[in-house]
Amino acid sequence: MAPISIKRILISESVDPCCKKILQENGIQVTEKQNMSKDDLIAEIKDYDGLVVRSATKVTADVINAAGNLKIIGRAGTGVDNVDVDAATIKGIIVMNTPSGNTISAAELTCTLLMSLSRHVPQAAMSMKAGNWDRKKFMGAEMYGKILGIVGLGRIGKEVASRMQSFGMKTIGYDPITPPEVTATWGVEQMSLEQLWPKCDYITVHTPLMPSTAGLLNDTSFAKCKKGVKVVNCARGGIIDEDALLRALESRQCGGAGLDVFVEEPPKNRALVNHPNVISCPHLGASTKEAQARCGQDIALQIVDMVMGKSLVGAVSSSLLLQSSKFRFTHEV
Ligand SMILES: NC(=O)C1=CN([C@@H]2O[C@H](COP(=O)(O)OP(=O)(O)OC[C@H]3O[C@@H](n4cnc5c(N)ncnc54)[C@H](O)[C@@H]3O)[C@@H](O)[C@H]2O)C=CC1
Ligand SMILES: O=C(O)C(=O)COP(=O)(O)O
Repeated sequence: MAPISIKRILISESVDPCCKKILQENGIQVTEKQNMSKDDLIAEIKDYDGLVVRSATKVTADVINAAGNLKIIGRAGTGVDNVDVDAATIKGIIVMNTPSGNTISAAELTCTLLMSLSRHVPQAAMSMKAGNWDRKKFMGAEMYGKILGIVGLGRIGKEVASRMQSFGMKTIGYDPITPPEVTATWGVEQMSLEQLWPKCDYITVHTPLMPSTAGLLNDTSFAKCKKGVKVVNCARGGIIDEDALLRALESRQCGGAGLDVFVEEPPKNRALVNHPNVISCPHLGASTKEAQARCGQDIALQIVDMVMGKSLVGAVSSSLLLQSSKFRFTHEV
C-alpha cells in the first residue's frame, strides 16, 4: 500500500512507554493526555493525524467528525467496541487493534475468576481481614469433573479451555464461526446454546460485544441453566445482561458471578457489584506488564508499518467485517 503521512499522534490512555518510544524513533511527534472528557477530546483531536487508545476512550462519531486530519485510530488491545468504526470508515480513517497481545492475560484472569468463584477466595480473604476465622461459611466445590461452557471459541476461549481442562473440567462450547472439527482438537465439544445452557456448572463468555451478543445471557437463558450455575464475564459488559444477572443471583438460579467488565465503567450498578456472590475487578483482563508491553509495541509497529507503506496488519477496514471477528483483521502486504 502507499505510505501514509502521520506526523502527530495523541495517546489518550495509559499505554506502555515502548509505544511512544517506537513512534518517536520513527519521527512521529507524540503527546500523551489522559482522563480527557469527551469535550476535551473533541477540542484536542483536530491537531492530530493519529490517535492511540485503550478501552476507556470513547471514539464516537462526534469525536471522529471533529477530527479534521485523523488518518488512524490505533487500539492497543483487542475490543474495538469503544470506536465508532462506521463513522471512521466513512471518513476513510483506518482503525487497527492488537488482537493477540493480551490473549493470555485475559485467559488467565478468566481462570482466576472461575477458581475464585469455586472456592470463595475473595470473600474468605475479606473475612480474614475482618478478624474472622470462618471455615464453614466458605465451603467450596471442586472444579474437577465439572462442566464449563465457553461461549465464543476464539483466541481467549481456546486458552481458557486448555487451562481449565488441566483442572479436570469438561469443556463444551458454542461459536457460530469456529468449526466444531477445530474445537474438537482443543477438547471442546460444540453444541447449540439451547443444548449448552442446561449442561453447564460454569459458563464463561468470550465474544466481542456487538448487537448479536448483547444480552446473550438473559432472563430466558438463565432460566434454561442448571440451578446455581456460576458465570464469568471477562469479555465485555452487557454480553451478560446485568439486570437479568442480578435477578438470577437473587433467586439463586445463578450461584455466583465473576465480572471484569461492566456496561458502564466504573459500574453504576452497585447492587450487582455489592452482591455477596459477585466477585469483580475493574477491567483488569489486559492489565499485566506482559500484555501491555505487547500491545504497546504491536500498535506502534503497525502504525510505523503503515507510515512506511509496508502493511496493514490488524486493520479493521469496515464495520461489516466486525460482524465476524474472524474476518476482522486484514493483512495486506
Ligand atoms: N477483560 C479484558 O481486559 C479483555 C477483554 N477482551 C474481550 O474479549 C473478546 C474476545 O477476545 P478474543 O478471544 O481475542 O476474540 P476472538 O475474535 O479471537 O474470539 C471471539 C469469538 O467469538 C465468536 N463469536 C462471535 N459471535 C458469537 C456469538 N453470537 N456466540 C458465540 N460466539 C461468537 C467469534 O466467532 C470468535 O471466534 C474481545 O472482543 C474483547 O471484547 C479481550 C481482551 C482483554
Ligand atoms: O483488549 C481489550 O479488549 C480489553 O478489554 C482490554 O482493555 P484495556 O486495554 O485494558 O482498556
